[in-house]
Amino acid sequence: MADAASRLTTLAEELLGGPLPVRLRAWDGSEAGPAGAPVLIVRDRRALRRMIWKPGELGLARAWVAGELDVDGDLYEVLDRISGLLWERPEDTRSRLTALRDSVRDPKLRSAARALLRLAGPLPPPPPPAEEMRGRSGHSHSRRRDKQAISHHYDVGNDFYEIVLGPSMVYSCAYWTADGTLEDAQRDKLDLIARKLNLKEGDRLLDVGCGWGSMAIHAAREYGAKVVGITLSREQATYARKRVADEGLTDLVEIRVQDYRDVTDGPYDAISSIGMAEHVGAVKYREYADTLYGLLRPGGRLLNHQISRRPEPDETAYEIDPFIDAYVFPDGELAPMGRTLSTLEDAGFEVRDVEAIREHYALTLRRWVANLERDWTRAVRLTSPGRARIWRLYMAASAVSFERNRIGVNQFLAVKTPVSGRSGTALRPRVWNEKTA
Ligand SMILES: C[S@@+](CC[C@H](N)C(=O)[O-])C[C@H]1O[C@@H](n2cnc3c(N)ncnc32)[C@H](O)[C@@H]1O
Repeated sequence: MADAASRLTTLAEELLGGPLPVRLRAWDGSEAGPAGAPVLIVRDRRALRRMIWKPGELGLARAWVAGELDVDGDLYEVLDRISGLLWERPEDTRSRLTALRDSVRDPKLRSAARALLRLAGPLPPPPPPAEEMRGRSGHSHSRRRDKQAISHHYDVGNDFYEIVLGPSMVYSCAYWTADGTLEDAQRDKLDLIARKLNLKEGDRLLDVGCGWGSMAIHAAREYGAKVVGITLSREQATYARKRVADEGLTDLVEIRVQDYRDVTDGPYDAISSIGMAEHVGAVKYREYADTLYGLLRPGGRLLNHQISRRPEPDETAYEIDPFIDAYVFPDGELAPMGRTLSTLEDAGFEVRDVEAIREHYALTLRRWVANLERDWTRAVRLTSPGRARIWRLYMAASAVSFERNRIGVNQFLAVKTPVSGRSGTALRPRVWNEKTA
């Protein structure tokens, strides 16, 4: 009988209706598939059971988290090739994989599915790894549910985030103006936002979703702004407060554990929201935009820095990525950039500028992955092997998605322009990019 890798490759090609884009190494050590291609390792037959049970990304992800799947070679390339199957022929690949579970009508596929079940062994699918967040709420985005979801992602420990993000502790796309370090690029991003917001000494800035306090500290230290930073994560707030104290900025910066819907001490001169709107959810976009509008003084500015996705040909068919939803950002949701823009307009804002910086996020993610890989043993000790694997996969896969223009990231500058029409915006705002004295 043929070895496991050859049988698996033949079956996979039959099921997918085309050649496998990677080489396979099976649990018995056998290999098959295109010579020289990066290798996907199936360490354990249980991986097949998971994929039969949950075809597509979630099955693959569960097997990856459990350590049943691995990669030998360039992780980015494997992800690029595998995700190409799901993205470039989504209808075809997804329906074929779903047919696998639903006891296929096509007799040719049915025999392949049966053969795959035989190869997968007699055991039932193992339970999902413990790192998966269950108990779905249908994305209600109630305050309570949002807090749980944020805690799932952010309270894995500040030590772990220090490994991934490095000393800047900024968890959003950096701005690469030169061949500098991640820290330089993060500082440049924070400064770009401060300049877009036209921050001046004494201005009141609200930093919505302040993370570990980096923007709040930058705005206070470099511009003399009086900042309120809010986050839903207690661990972040504790860390941010300590940093603020260490910098001697307690007079200027207040960090709160607070939902953006509960801020009542407006008006503010400016609001920054950096990598936070992704958590808000489509059902709440309008409430989010209205709330921030209400918190600004007339003439006040909002800088909304947000990941976007490509619009779907049929928007009602849009589905949240099941791996990201179950393991990474429960209840997070991406919108096409046009929707963000029109929601800001609907809330009353004048949108003055949109800067698309997609490639910058790929560069940033590649640095985070390298940081994690460099300190892998400690990262595993601080969390769990499963969680460290989730992070490596999610960041590398996201880098590929930014590179391939499946997702993007944009900075929207929106002004609460008063009836006089004076927006306070320079005639040539792009001079932001030429840092002046
Ligand atoms: C990806 S992090 C970005 C942190 C920071 N802005 C940065 O760039 O490093 C998202 C932040 O949004 C916060 N957040 C999410 N939902 C929130 C809500 N409803 N109210 C307040 N903060 C929220 C999280 O607690 C977290 O601090």
